[in-house]
Amino acid sequence: MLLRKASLQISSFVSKNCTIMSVETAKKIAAYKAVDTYVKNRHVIGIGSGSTVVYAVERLAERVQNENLNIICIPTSFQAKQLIVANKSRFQVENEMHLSDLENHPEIDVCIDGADEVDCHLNLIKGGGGCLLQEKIIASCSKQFIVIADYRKNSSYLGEQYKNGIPIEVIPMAFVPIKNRIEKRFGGKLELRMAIAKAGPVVTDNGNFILDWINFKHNLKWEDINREIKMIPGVVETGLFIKMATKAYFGMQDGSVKEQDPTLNNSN
Ligand SMILES: O=C(CO)[C@H](O)[C@H](O)COP(=O)(O)O
Repeated sequence: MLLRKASLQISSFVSKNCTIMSVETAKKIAAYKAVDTYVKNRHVIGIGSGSTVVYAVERLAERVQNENLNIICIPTSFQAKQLIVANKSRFQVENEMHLSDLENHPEIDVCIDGADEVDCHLNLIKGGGGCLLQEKIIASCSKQFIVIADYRKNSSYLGEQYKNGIPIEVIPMAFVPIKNRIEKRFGGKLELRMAIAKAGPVVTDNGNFILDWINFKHNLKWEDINREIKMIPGVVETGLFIKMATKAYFGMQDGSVKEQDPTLNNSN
């Protein structure tokens, strides 16, 4: 389905004085900018998950084909693995675009991934697609972690625009005590993420459940909170990516790509 999305006709429309890009076009221009800027021949590349990454893998395969690059791709999910396999075949780069893993390539040059929300310090909420654990592992093994997103993800603080909550991956047997502890300690509400085309909860690529923490307070000390939540037995990982990103590219409605750097501390 995500692949089909990538091949959708990219649309834009012209209002009185300016061109308004569609969300899909915004994702695409951010993804292309990141791949064109950061990917070099012989790089080991972490491939994130989600609908924006679809465009990044497409561009990656296109560059491998056009520029005779030789690269190694490390997926962050089942979806990412499928994307790599599909684009190797689509661009006929079977021998130049290699699928690998952390056992063979524990050091990654650059990881390119989407985000659900990015704050002005480049802290992220990730895991809207349920792939946060492998995404965080791969990002942590990468020299550079580049975020690609459309303009809707560009916020001043976490929770400003993204209302689906902070995902927390948990061991299934512990979801009730973890939910109760976090609600009591920090407030807000944790909801067990339910599947859509299956009865019962979402089960991650790692066989775990996801609790989505909604209605949390704003401007919390995310580094401390992340550390404290991770200490709760049964918590596998959180969707809080704090001080991890090197750079974010946002595709904007006017067709430009906005760059955000952690050192700039830009706010909107
Ligand atoms: O963290 C993720 C998946 O676990 C994705 O990167 C995040 O949900 C953004 O996805 P999209 O590019 O579809 O907006």
